Amino acid sequence: MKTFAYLGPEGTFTEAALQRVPEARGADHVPLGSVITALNQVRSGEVDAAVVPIENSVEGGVTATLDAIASGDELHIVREVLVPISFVLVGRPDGPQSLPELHSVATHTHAWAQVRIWAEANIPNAAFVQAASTAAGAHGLLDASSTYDAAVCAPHLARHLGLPILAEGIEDTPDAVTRFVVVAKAGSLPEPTGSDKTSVVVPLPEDRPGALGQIMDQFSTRGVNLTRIESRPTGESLGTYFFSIDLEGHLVEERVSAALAALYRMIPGVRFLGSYPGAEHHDYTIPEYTTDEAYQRGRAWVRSILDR
Ligand SMILES: O=C(O)C(=O)Cc1ccccc1
Repeated sequence: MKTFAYLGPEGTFTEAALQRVPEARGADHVPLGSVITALNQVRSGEVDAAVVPIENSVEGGVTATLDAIASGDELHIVREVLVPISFVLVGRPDGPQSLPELHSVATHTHAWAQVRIWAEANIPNAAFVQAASTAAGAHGLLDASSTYDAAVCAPHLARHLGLPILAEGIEDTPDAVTRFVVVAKAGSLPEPTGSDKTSVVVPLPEDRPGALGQIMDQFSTRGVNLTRIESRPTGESLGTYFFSIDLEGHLVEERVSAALAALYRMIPGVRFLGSYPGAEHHDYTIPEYTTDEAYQRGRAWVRSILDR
């Protein structure tokens, strides 16, 4: 039986993402305490795959995930999953129940970032207590050893744990969506579906004027559309960065493989993070001169000259 790890405990948004993964039906689901532990268990072979959050439509990239897959033994993203996010505020069964009485609220940093405006207006006396996940914060309310007054978590978990709901729909942005990815050991790629994404990590060469422009040119001249680009510090020294990039297309497509091969010639440290089906089926249009047939036509023409 396959084993899928996820950022736990039970009741996280990551677990909700895992429940939407078709390959994980009937598999063993293993809740773990952090994204890094989940990814390392994939690397060591303790689990077959891990589901981790990677990007939020409001807050942007989940840096712990972006950084953990950018280095260390190579991992591949094999699927992405979108989950709509809504939050409730829950209290201790035996604790303060009115908003002005709350002095501390535990949750995941990404959840707090998405309710910040609501919290400022409605619970200005409450300090943020960082929890490893929204569910870890909520479970803690049932534990006598924790001291905070409330937690921000998913509505279904609040109901499941029977915690008093002090406020509902507290997200600052309705319709927020988080993108999760299923990560496995680097291996054979999922088949192309015609609506795929490819992720790469590109270290930015230092002291090379125009380096970012040159990287972008490799994509634009081949009609490759980017869906996300983020810079992250490498952690080595101030001013050294890598770019985390998602693009439309699969490595089996000529324009994608040509762009990545050109990038590799420029920057051998480039890291391939997978080609996988996009969560939203989206028939992207590409310039006619970048189709596989166009590449083959170009090569056949050159060959006809060389073969004369
Ligand atoms: O803490 C959770 O429940 C998670 O799965 C991480 C997270 C937190 C906030 C929004 C989306 C995902």
